[in-house]
Amino acid sequence: MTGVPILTAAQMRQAEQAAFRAGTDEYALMEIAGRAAAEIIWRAGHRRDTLVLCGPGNNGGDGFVIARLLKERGVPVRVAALCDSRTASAQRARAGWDGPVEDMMIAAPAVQLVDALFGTGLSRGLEDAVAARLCWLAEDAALTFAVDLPSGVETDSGALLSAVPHFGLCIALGAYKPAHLLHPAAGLVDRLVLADLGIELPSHVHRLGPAELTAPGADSHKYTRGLVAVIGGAMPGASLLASIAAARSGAGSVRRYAHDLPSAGPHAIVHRQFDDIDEVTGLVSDERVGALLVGPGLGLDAKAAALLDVALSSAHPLVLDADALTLLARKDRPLPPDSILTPHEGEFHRLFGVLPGSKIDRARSAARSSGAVVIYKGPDSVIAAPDGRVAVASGMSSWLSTAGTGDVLAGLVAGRLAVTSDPLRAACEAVWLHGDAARRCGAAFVADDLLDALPAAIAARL
Ligand SMILES: NC(=O)C1=CN([C@@H]2O[C@H](COP(=O)(O)OP(=O)(O)OC[C@H]3O[C@@H](n4cnc5c(N)ncnc54)[C@H](OP(=O)(O)O)[C@@H]3O)[C@@H](O)[C@H]2O)[C@H](O)CC1
Ligand SMILES: [K+]
Repeated sequence: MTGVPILTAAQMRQAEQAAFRAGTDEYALMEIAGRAAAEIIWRAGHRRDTLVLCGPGNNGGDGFVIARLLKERGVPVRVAALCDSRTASAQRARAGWDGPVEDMMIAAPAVQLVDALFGTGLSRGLEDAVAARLCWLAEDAALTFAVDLPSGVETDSGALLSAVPHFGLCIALGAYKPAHLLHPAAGLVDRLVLADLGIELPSHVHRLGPAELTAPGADSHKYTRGLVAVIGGAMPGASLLASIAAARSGAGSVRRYAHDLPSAGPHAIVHRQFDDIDEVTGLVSDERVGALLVGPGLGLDAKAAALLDVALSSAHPLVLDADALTLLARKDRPLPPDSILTPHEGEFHRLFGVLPGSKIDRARSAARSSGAVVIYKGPDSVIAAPDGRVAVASGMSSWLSTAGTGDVLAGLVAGRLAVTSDPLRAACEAVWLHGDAARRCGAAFVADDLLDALPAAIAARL
């Protein structure tokens, strides 16, 4: 899986400890982190009055290094601390700062604010007065920088443990942490930059990277490129959107089975009308089907439940979306191998109940228990495989929150599944292409517009 690793606070500490055991000096790592952050602030910021807030731990230590280096470059810097520095490295960094250290609770605001109060060591919310002071100083600043994490966010979940201001830029040190990508924390940062510290970071969790696609081979034909079957239901528009997305995903052939026939194209999609359930069983029995999509516009009545049963009885890899997920929650049936579930928050709860942990933890548990790849959708979409691998997509267009975009995603997922026969890869590629198509559409688009943007999104990744 491609993409930058995402580490929890404990994993980050383990990686740090491994680097120390391998001979890296603890303070040297803080210098590397502080230097990398100072460079980013120097490039992104103004050479104007800057206030660096330093906390008691190593995040505060980074702050003292940043203050020293910015001052060396001629930036007018003031430092304000919350309290004494508690770690040996932070004390050494503080000793390297040759200016005064003000009391954070009475320090005057500045044009630029650097928050180095707390990072991965935050264990509880900030005291109310401290959080209020941080918010007040941030509101008064033109530019705001968070060192490693905005102070007050829980590293592993992205929850806000106290009031947290909005930051223009957050500098992730060494690796992304879940809070950099998961909401609500991720929504408080305009821009996220990763500072490489040169330490090894093993992880099964990555930020979703760009899809890596290949064009069809010279000898390919419509069946070798993947056959997608879509079962339609009560609301025909949804399965039509999904079918067109599947057809534009790079798959070779798309068949849609429904009670209705559409009045318009694209004519490349083969539509088969059915009247009773037995007919559908015959239609989907074609063993060349590489992915069978059920759910968009399916409905929740007895007919819909029977259609889902047809899909579950087939041996095809399934993509279950929307109403199929709600119906699945009422059943206790295993899924065919290589299947993919695409729940949003409500569907996820109906299917898997209230699970503990972060959205990453919950998606991973759901994938393990269902045996399917789970795309847990939202402003932060988490893609989890039953073997524990996870990709997190963040920063997608908020204009995607409109009717029909989920149907387009489901069709794309089915298309890429038919092309690749690899559910995790297919899910990652589909989420990437969906997000890129949205970016290309700009503002106030409708789901149909995404369909038109798909060929360009695919062409960009060949
Ligand atoms: N990962 C790396 O490779 C590097 C990371 N660096 C930086 O180090 C921090 C993590 O440093 P750490 O010292 O572990 O943690 P913090 O600086 O975030 O803060 C821990 C101290 O803060 C106290 N604490 C925790 N929560 C609160 C609170 N709400 N109010 C007051 N005090 C709090 C905590 O004490 P406890 O009371 O919890 O015992 C600690 O004293 C990482 O984020 C990076 O910025 C290195 O610079 C190098 C490379
Ligand atoms: K911070």
